[in-house]
Amino acid sequence: MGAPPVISTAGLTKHYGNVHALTDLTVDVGPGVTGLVGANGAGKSTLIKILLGLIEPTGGRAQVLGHDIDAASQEIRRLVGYMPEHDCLPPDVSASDFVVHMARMSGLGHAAARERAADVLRHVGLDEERYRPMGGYSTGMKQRAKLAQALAHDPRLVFLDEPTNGLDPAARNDMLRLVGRIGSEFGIAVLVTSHLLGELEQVSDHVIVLDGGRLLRSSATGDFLRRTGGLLVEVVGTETERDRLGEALAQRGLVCRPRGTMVAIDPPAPELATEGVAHDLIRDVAADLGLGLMRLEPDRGHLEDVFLEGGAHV
Ligand SMILES: Nc1ncnc2c1ncn2[C@@H]1O[C@H](COP(=O)(O)OP(=O)(O)OP(=O)(O)O)[C@@H](O)[C@H]1O
Repeated sequence: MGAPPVISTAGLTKHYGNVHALTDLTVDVGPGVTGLVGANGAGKSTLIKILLGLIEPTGGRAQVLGHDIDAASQEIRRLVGYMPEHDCLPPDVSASDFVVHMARMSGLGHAAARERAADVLRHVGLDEERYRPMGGYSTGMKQRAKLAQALAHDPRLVFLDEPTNGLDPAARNDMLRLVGRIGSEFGIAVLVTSHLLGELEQVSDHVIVLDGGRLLRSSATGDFLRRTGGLLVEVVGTETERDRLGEALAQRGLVCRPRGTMVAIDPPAPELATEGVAHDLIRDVAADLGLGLMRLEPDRGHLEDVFLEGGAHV
């Protein structure tokens, strides 16, 4: 991984009575943006709360920014910002007053806290609304206010627990872009969770997948999205046109199956695998059928595939 880990766990385990929320988790998190993904109940929030010293593990060890969690939780909270999953905003207070308060709690003087609050609220995209009580905010505005308070004390690392929860697709994309900027422009390491496996693909440098409290896989995002050697083709029209193309390509020796509006083609046999040969064949077949090509591109793996493959690649 190169740089020293931002977070490092060894055999980390948490049981709530009979519920095994985390089991023997050994993983390193580096700088940049790391996605922590898994279904609801996979153990994501439990891991974050242990790392913040909010709950104690049943077993194992962990370090955050080089500090042991059991010996230095105060120091860790000074260096780390936390955006909790659930609503934690006082409804009668404005985002501006709230973030100033959080900045003051971290030790900044009044003027510095106001300046810092104005900066982070601008970065998260809360403008005039920041002077209104947060009880009247939309979900998207509340998520931005929660994010701003996590950044108020200029942390080196932030934990963002389900920042896209409850957002519509456009607001979700805005939030994901913001998460990416925190990692790249502000240079703050980010651990961001989602129960939607695919959504962090675009913004994460690295992805950790938890399943039932166990580590399923921890890899650079590029490894999840590697090219499979196959191709994806889409033509103008409906399923009828898609299936006509698939059948014609199958007659020419390609192994095809429908995937949504597209035809997915397995990695071609050796005689068609030479650079460009399969592409030319697909273009010719589409032209012979009078079908307009909309898309012809390499097929890539997806985060979801890790559940089909199973097994840990750590
Ligand atoms: N305080 C608690 N007492 C008992 N069980 C708990 C407690 N907190 C969490 N759990 C259980 O531990 C498991 C992991 O929960 P956790 O909240 O860490 O998962 P998660 O991946 O963050 O999911 P979600 O996104 O739904 O919060 C779940 O089965 C949950 O019901």
